[in-house]
Parts: sequence; C-alpha cells; structure tokens
Amino acid sequence: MKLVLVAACALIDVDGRVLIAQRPEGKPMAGLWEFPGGKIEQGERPEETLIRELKEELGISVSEPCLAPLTFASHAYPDFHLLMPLFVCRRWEGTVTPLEGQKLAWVRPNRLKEYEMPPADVPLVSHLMALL
Ligand SMILES: Nc1nc2c([nH]c(=O)n2[C@@H]2O[C@H](COP(=O)(O)OP(=O)(O)OP(=O)(O)O)[C@@H](O)[C@H]2O)c(=O)[nH]1
Repeated sequence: MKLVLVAACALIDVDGRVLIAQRPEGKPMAGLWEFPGGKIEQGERPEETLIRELKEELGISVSEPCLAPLTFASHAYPDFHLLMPLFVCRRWEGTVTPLEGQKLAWVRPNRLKEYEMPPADVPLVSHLMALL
C-alpha cells in the first residue's frame, strides 16, 4: 500500500470560523469540502508544504510559528493510505482568495458536519470543535 503524506491546515478567523475549500471538478473526490493543503514533496517539511500551498491556493503568507499542530488523520483509501497532519493557523498576511477556482466557505465548527468531507477528514472535525 502506498503511503501518501499530505499537510493540511485549518485557518481560523477572529470569529472562530474555519476555512474549507471545495475540491474542483475533474479531481478525485470532486465536490467534497477539505482543508487547504497538499502533498508533501520530496525533501519538504510539512510546515514548508503548507506555507507553499497556502500561498499557491489562497494567496496568503503564513509564517512557520503561526502553524500549530492539532491532530492527524490516518486513513486507508482503497488505493493509498493517507497520513495527514492537521495544523491550525490564526494569523496570516494578505486576503484569502480562491486562486485555483475553488469554492471557499468560512464555517463554524459545529456546522462543519453540514459539508460533505473526505472520509479521512470526518474524525478531525470533533478535534476542531473541542479546540474552538
Ligand atoms: N488538501 C487536503 N487533501 C485531503 C484532505 N482530505 C483528504 O482525504 N485529502 C486527500 O489528500 C490528497 C491531497 O493531495 P492534493 O490536494 O495535493 O492532491 P490532488 O488530488 O489535488 O492531486 P494533485 O496535486 O496530484 O493534482 C488527495 O488525495 C485528497 O483527496 C484535506 O482535508 N485536505
């Protein structure tokens, strides 16, 4: 089984809402809502992945001390095993902008269950509810 490492980040705004993004058409699991992030590339640390992905996907600058580890997902998909650390971030520079045509939503943690997420993400929601 292939192990896929992905770094994900829950951005949290001043009202305690969490940012989720909808996977665009044409990608696996299109239409599901997920945390911004992406695959950890060779030689990258998860924090570096997130700083890169948050810039590419959302146009924001995040500094490493603002990324706090919260929990992780370990989930067996049919074709790979996903290991995904989830960080939280409350401070960034710039305006969150959907640079890859994705839909974005700022959601209170107790309403995250109304958004269909990949199966790996479902157990993460209760951690966010406990935090916020
Ligand atoms: N970013 C992100 N990926 C997630 C989450 N949950 C989850 O199962 N994943 C899975 O982790 C992988 C993320 O990699 P990605 O976003 O870089 O991958 P992708 O499908 O866009 O592929 P590509 O980058 O090769 O085009 C995908 O298989 C995605 O379905 C999540 O909350 N955030």
